[in-house]
Amino acid sequence: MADPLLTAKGLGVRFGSFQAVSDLDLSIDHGSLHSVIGPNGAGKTTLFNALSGTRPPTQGEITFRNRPITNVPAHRRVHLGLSRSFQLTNIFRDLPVVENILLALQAVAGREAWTFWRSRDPSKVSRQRAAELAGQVGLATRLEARAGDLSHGAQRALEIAMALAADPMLLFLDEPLAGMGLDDVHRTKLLIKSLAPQRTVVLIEHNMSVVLDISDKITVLAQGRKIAEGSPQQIRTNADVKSAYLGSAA
Ligand SMILES: Nc1ncnc2c1ncn2[C@@H]1O[C@H](COP(=O)(O)OP(=O)(O)OP(=O)(O)O)[C@@H](O)[C@H]1O
Repeated sequence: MADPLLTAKGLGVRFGSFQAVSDLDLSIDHGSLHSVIGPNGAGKTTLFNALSGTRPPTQGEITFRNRPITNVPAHRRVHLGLSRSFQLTNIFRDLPVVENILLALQAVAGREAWTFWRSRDPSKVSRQRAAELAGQVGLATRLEARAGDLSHGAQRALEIAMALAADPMLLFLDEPLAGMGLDDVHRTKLLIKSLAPQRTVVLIEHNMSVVLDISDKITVLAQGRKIAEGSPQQIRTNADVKSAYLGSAA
């Protein structure tokens, strides 16, 4: 069997005396759609921050493509092939969709690629790429629309296009369905599903029916620890998962 794309071993994140993530082992397979779920405050976002490099872990190790990346900063992880969806705050609401994607392409490309593009008509090459990315997330006909005029769902799709600008092997999506209406949920669900297996996707999401529908594997956290892991079918029937969610509802 191929080595996992990303692993975490004994991962811990502490805020002062509070242990938000404890002794977590995680293994993300190539081309999989792997979801991380858990009640509020379980440590999902903290785990994402550690894996994507925005908050270094206080314990443990992370490898990506068999290379240690535990202390590699977020911007360098992007160049290794890890990307995280931009939050809505990263969208320039007054700019057209295409300009937003161009900025994301520019941010990732850095000097080297701009030199390359300069030699072959930069605006044309990058506009073409931006249009392709917009097409992938269902925004092909909205290229010139002001980003702030898009529906909430379309704005989240734009975020995904901007994250795809880095051409990542592994894409972290943090609650991409939050605040969406039913139609947008359905469209975005299909979009997320279409990203794998060409890319590996790690998803945090509270919409359980979508998670159970599209995931290859699900890891369940509660109080910073992994309490279950398996296929949607295994998670659906897991007694520890049920009691963690019932406990949080209570
Ligand atoms: N910067 C911080 N300083 C102190 N405590 C923090 C910090 N960030 C998160 N926490 C705490 O760590 C715990 C885990 O938070 P985290 O946001 O990772 O949970 P989550 O599973 O993503 O929750 P939700 O589903 O509500 O987004 C929470 O108790 C939270 O209050």
